Amino acid sequence: MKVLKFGGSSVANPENIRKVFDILRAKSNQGEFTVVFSAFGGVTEVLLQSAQKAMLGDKSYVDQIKILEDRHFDTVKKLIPIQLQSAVLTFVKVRFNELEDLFHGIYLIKECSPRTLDYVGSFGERLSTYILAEALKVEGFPAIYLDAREVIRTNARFGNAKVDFSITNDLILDFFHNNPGLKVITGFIASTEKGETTTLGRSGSDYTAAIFASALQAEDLEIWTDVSGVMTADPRLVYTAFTIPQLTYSEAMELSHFGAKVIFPATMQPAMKKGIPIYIKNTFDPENPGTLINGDDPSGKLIKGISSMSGISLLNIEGAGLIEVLGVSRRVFGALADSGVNVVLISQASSEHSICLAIRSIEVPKAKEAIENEFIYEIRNGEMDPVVVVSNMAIVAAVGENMKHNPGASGRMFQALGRNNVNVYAIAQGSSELNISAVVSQADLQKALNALHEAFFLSDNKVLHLFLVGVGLIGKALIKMIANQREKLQRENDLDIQIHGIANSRFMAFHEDGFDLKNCPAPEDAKGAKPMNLGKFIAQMEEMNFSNSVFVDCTASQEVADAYESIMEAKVAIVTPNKKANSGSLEKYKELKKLAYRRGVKFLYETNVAAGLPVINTLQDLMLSGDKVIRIEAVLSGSMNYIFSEFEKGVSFSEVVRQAKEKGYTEPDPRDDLSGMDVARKILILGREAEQELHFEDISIQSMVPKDCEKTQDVEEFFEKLKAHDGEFSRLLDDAKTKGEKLRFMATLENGKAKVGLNSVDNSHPFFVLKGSDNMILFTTERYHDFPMIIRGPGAGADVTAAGVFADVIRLGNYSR
Ligand SMILES: NC(=O)C1=CN([C@@H]2O[C@H](COP(=O)(O)OP(=O)(O)OC[C@H]3O[C@@H](n4cnc5c(N)ncnc54)[C@H](O)[C@@H]3O)[C@@H](O)[C@H]2O)C=CC1
Ligand SMILES: N[C@@H](CC=O)C(=O)O
Ligand code: NA
Repeated sequence: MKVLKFGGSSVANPENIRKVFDILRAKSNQGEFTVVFSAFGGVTEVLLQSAQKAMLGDKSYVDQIKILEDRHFDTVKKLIPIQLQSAVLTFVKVRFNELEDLFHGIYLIKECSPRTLDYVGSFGERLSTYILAEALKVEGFPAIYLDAREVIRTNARFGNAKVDFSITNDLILDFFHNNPGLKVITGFIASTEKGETTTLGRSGSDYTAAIFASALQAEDLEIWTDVSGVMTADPRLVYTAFTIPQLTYSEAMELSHFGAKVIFPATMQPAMKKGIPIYIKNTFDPENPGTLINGDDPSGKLIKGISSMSGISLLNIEGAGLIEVLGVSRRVFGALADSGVNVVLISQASSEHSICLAIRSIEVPKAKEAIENEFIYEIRNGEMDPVVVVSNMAIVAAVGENMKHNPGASGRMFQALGRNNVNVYAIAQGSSELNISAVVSQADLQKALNALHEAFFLSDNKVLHLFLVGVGLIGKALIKMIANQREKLQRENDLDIQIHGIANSRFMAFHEDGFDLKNCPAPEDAKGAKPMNLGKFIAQMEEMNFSNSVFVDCTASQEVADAYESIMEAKVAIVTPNKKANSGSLEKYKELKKLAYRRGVKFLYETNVAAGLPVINTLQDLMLSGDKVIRIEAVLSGSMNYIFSEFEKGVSFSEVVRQAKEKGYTEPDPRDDLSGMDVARKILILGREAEQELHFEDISIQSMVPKDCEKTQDVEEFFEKLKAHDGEFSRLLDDAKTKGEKLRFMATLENGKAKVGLNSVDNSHPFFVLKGSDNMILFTTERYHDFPMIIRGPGAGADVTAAGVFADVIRLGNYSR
C-alpha cells in the first residue's frame, strides 16, 4: 500500500487536477494506494479570512464566499459529465448554505472561537475531496470518499490538535477493512471524541497522509507538490540550486527548520517512526525523481543543502559583571520562554560574559522587554549593559549528517563566506553536528547562499560575474571572445563567465542575469542605460553583491585606476590592461599589492606590458623562484615598432602613424605612444615587478612628438600637423638605412635607471629582425646570465590584448577552486 498526498497547488484548477488523475492512472498498475487531498489551492486562506472579516463586521465576506462557491461549481462542471453533476452540485450547494449560515452567525455575534475556525476551515478539504472522489469514479476508479473526521481522533486543542494514535490507527484499519476500493481522503481535518471538528495545524494534510501511512504500514508515502523535491538551496536566490536526490529524516527536518518549505518536520514524525520512505514529487513534472527521504544516506555527501531564514535580529546580552552573576543563561532563556519568544540560534562565550541570540525580528520588542525586566537590577547596577539589537539579519545554515564524521565542513563554509566578503555576526553548530549556522546581514544573504552553494555543491563549477568598464576596442574584443568560448568553458572547464555591468565613458548599464554576450548591446543601447558615473557603477556592482565578482577595466583612464582601492576593499577582483594604476607613484603601486594581499583578492594585469605575451607572469615567476634581474632590454611598443618598421617601406611617417591607430595598436591618443610615455610606463612596471624601487623620475624619455603637435584640439588635428614633419622622420630613416641599420624604439633598465628612446640597430642586434607590431623583451638575470631569456611576439592589437585579459579572467576562475 502506498499513500499519495496532493497539495493545494496540485488541485488548484481542473487543468491541474487532470494531471493528478494522469499520475493516479499511471499508479493503477503498481499495486494498491490511497489518496489524500488538500483543499483547492488558496481556499482555506479565503475561508479563514472571511471568518475574520465577518467577525469584524465586514460584509465583503459575502462576495468572497460567493466566488469560492462559483469556483467549486465550475470545477464540478469541468470534471463531471452533465448527467452526473446534479448530486455533486447539491453536495456543494448544501455545504455553502451551511457556510453562509455559519458566517452570518459569526457576523452577528462578532465572535469566532478557534473551535469555530476549525469548523470553517474544514470545508476546504471536505469540498475538494468529495468532488475529486466523484470525478475519480467518473474516471473509472473505485473511489470511496472518506471524511477523515470519521477516523482521526484528536484532543480538543483547536487549530493544532493532538492525535490519539491508538484509537485513530484502529479506526483507520477498520474503515479500510470494511470498505474495499480506492479511499479518497480529506487532509488537514480530524475530530474529537465528541465529534467536534479539529484541524492538524500547519501542513496538516501532509500530516494526515503520514498518519494513514503509519496506520496502514504503507510501503511509502508520496507528497506531490509543485516543486521537484527538496532543493540544495532556495532556487529563487540560488539559480544553480538542484534537487537533492536523497536525505535522511534528520537532514530533512533540519533543512525544513531553516526554511526549506517543502515539508514540515512534525508531519513526518508518524512516517519516520515506522521508517516509511517519503518521496517528494512534482505533479507538474512527474518524471522527475524528486527527493527520497528515508533512514539511509548512500551519497556520503558532507553537506546536503543550504537553508536560510530571513527577518532575523540578533540580541547581544553583555556585561563585565555577568561573569559573577549566577545562571545568567538559565534566566535569559527562562524569561524568553515565559514570554513565548522562540530562540532560533544561540552563540555564547564560555564565560557567560556575553550571550548572543538570534530571534525573529517581529519578536524583538517582546524579547527585549522580557530580558530587561529579568535583569532590571543588574542593568541598574551596571553589571549588565542594556540589550543591544542588531536587525536586518539572516541565517544561513549548511545541513548534512555526514559532518559528524568528517572534519572540514566549517572550514570550507567560513572560507567561502570570507572570500566573498560576507561578514559573519554569529556562529552556531548544533551539538548533533547536523548543521552549522551563521548569522549574516540580510543584504549579504543571497551572496552568502551562492558562495556556500558553490563551495559545497559546485566546487568544480565556478561562475565569474564580470563588470566591464571600457567597452572600446579591447573591451568589445573581450566580450566577443567570451561569447565564442563560453560554452566550451562551461562544458569542459566547469567555468561560466557572465557580464552584469558594462560602461564606456558616456553610458553604463546592468543586467541581473548577465547580458546576452552573443548580442551584447553597446552600453548606450542597453535596456535601462544611464549616464556613466563611476561611483554609481561601483555602488551598483556592490549592491548586486555576487560571489566571485570581477571588475575588468579596459579603459586608459586615471579616474578608473584611482578607484581600485575601494573595489578591492569590497573584495572584488580586478583584471586590467590599463597601466595607470601600476605606473603611478611607487607608494600607490605597493599599496595596491598590499591591499590585494590583505583583502585576499586578485589583481591581474598581464596585458600592462606586451599585451597577451606572458611577460608579467614570467617575471613574477622568476622573482618568486629567487632570481634577480640585472638588465631588461626591450621593444615594448607594438605601435612604435609597427611605425618604425612599416615606415621603411616608403609610406610617409604621418600616414604610418595613422595606420597604427587604425590597426588598434596605439593608445586611445597615439601621442601616448610617440611621446615614449606608454613605453616608459611599461618599463616602470617591469622594473617594479623586478622588485626595484623605481620612480617615474628614474626614466629618461626621448619623445618623438614634435613640439607643435603636443597640444592640439583633438587627435585629428594632431595627424594634420604631423604631416609637416614627415621630412624630418624620412631623414632619420635614411641615416639608418645608409648604415645598414634599423630604427627601433627601445627601453633599457639597468642599475636602477631606465632609458626610453629611438635607436638605430645593426643586424647583429636581436631587435633588428622585429616586424609589424612585434615586441621583444630580453631579461638578463642571475640565472639567465650568459644568454638572456627572450620573449617575442605581437605586443599590441585588439585580439592579442583581449586574449591576454581573457586569460587573466580564466586564471581567476582557477585560483579560488
Ligand atoms: N590597444 C592595444 O593594443 C592595447 C591596449 N592596452 C590598454 O587597453 C586599454 C584600452 O585600450 P583600447 O580599447 O584600445 O582603448 P579605446 O579608446 O578603444 O577604449 C577605451 C574605452 O574606455 C572608455 N572609457 C574611457 N574613460 C572611461 C571612464 N572614465 N569610465 C568609463 N569608460 C571610460 C571609453 O569610452 C572607451 O569605450 C588601455 O588602457 C590601453 O593602454 C593594453 C595593451 C594593448
Ligand atoms: N599602445 C600600446 C599597446 C598597449 O599597451 C602599444 O602600442 O604597444
Ligand atoms: Na603581457
